[in-house]
Amino acid sequence: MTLGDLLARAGLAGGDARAVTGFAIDHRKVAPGTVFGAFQGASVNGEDFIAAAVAAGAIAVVARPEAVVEGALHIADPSPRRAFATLAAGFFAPYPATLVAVTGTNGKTSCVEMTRQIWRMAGERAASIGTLGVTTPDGSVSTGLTTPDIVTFLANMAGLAREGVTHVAYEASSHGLDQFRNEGLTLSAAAFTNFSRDHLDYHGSMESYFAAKMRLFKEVAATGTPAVIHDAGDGSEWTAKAIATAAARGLEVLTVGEGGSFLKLIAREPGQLGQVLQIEHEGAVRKLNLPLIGAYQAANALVSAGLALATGVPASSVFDALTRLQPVRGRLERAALNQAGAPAYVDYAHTPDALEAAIAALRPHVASQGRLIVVFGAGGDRDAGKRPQMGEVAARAADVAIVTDDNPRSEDPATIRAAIMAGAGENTREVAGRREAIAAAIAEAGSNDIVLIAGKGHEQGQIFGAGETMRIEAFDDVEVARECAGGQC
Ligand SMILES: CC(=O)N[C@H]1[C@@H](OP(=O)(O)OP(=O)(O)OC[C@H]2O[C@@H](n3ccc(=O)[nH]c3=O)[C@H](O)[C@@H]2O)O[C@H](CO)[C@@H](O)[C@@H]1O[C@H](C)C(=O)N[C@@H](C)C(=O)N[C@H](CCC(=O)O)C(=O)O
Ligand SMILES: Nc1ncnc2c1ncn2[C@@H]1O[C@H](COP(=O)(O)OP(=O)(O)OP(=O)(O)O)[C@@H](O)[C@H]1O
Ligand SMILES: N[C@H](CCC[C@H](N)C(=O)O)C(=O)O
Ligand SMILES: [Mg+2]
Repeated sequence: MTLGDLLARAGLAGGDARAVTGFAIDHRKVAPGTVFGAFQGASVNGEDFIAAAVAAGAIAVVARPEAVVEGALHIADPSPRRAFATLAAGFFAPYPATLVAVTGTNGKTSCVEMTRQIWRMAGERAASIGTLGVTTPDGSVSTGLTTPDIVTFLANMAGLAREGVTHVAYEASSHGLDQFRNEGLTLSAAAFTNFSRDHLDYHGSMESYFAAKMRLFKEVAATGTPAVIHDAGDGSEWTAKAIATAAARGLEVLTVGEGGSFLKLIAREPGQLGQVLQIEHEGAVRKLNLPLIGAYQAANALVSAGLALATGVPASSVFDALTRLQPVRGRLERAALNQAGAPAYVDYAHTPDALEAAIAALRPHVASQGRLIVVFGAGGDRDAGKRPQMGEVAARAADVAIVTDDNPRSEDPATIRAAIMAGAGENTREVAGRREAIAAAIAEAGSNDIVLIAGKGHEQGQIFGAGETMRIEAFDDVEVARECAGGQC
């Protein structure tokens, strides 16, 4: 493809006949023939690398009008990330025909994974992209971010299409939406799970965090696209706003959940290893056994069912698939039984709302004499305001809470723990070191108790330091829980 063709596709003038060989947002990845995107970032200004990118062979640079570009075509745009995404989307095409995106504070990974499973059970070649990496019919590869950078994202999508994948569900994180990391594709459906506190270090306020999420409905999805929205029937103002935003954009609003009308959750009865759901769809009530516990997993299953229905999977296949869903890695994963017979669950709850949902999911499984013991921390270099709120949730909803470390990054772990303790209660104590904390919880759990190890889910390492001094120590909550339960901690 020539630079001229590319520009013409994006509706821009210019008849440059040089061949475009690739796209890069990092000057260190520029090769001759590359289009370079120079963006102002959180830590450095990409415009400072324009000269180096041109020296490395960039033939065009997408940058703000005020940026200085010499020796290559300056594609000037006040929103360079958006302009770059549009051009790159034209370059990497074609993509899988059926693409859906999921946003929301919690549940994105679960929903893209469940949607992938439902499609696969319906006979489609399906994949998902998100926190767990790129999961295809043949395996899984990590990208390190929930929503990869735009070049990785589009290249992955195009690669999946070449492998014959026709259906992809991807997570649209608020950072990703804000930075135009997933643009330029035609969505078959979009979904919104829920909205609560997280990432205010980046977005500043709940309103701007929500606005970033709403870019999915307002800008990424085209008019007429189905929008599956979870409505817990709890009168949430954010759910109402999401519905109003989708409707105002002319999307086809499909609500699911207790307050939903497309898929209405009529009843939910927790069982030992799953739950029985009664779901109303098109006037008929279906009763089915979902082999996953917790209201939150039922909510995610309904969003996923909504996405599958919206993308043409017959209702009978969708409801049958729900009864055969496999657990999502690190989400209420039953990791071990201690010597007294108490189970330890690993969950990725790392926000106040998620912690509350994970504890609520396990509560029906705690014997009347028993206690729910939760171990958790909060990530360093992330929204500090959520720390006391997580302390408050654990103190209120759990019987015993142990505050420990979760990816301290550049911060002092003791300071993070103290911030959580500031919101905590008398049932809460601090144990430095995640292994020590898990060991303490598992040693303490009696036969009627349940241990919840929250915050890291599928993660395989504990992150210390940042930048040059960053190191990742191997750490897997599931493995550590098993070791401790086996008396090898
Ligand atoms: C705050 C944030 O989102 N940062 C991400 C963002 O960085 P940025 O645009 O601010 O980049 P920057 O480092 O300031 O650099 C600016 C520009 O100069 C370029 N550059 C930089 C250095 C250089 O030598 N040459 C060069 O060309 C960079 O490629 C970039 O385009 O874009 C980078 C490239 O895509 C990401 O790697 C980086 O993720 C950082 C590592 C990160 O930790 N992100 C987390 C917070 C994140 O994005 N999380 C979300 C949400 C998770 C959730 O849902 O809970 C996710 O989607 O994973
Ligand atoms: N629908 C939901 N409602 C409330 N809490 C939920 C819901 N779904 C998941 N959670 C909680 O959030 C945790 C993370 O779930 P999941 O990984 O699916 O979310 P995510 O949105 O992908 O998170 P991230 O922003 O880190 O990518 C779960 O382990 C659970 O504790
Ligand atoms: N995508 C989330 C993951 C948080 C997981 C938790 N273990 C932490 O490190 O805070 C984030 O980057 O905020
Ligand atoms: Mg995720």
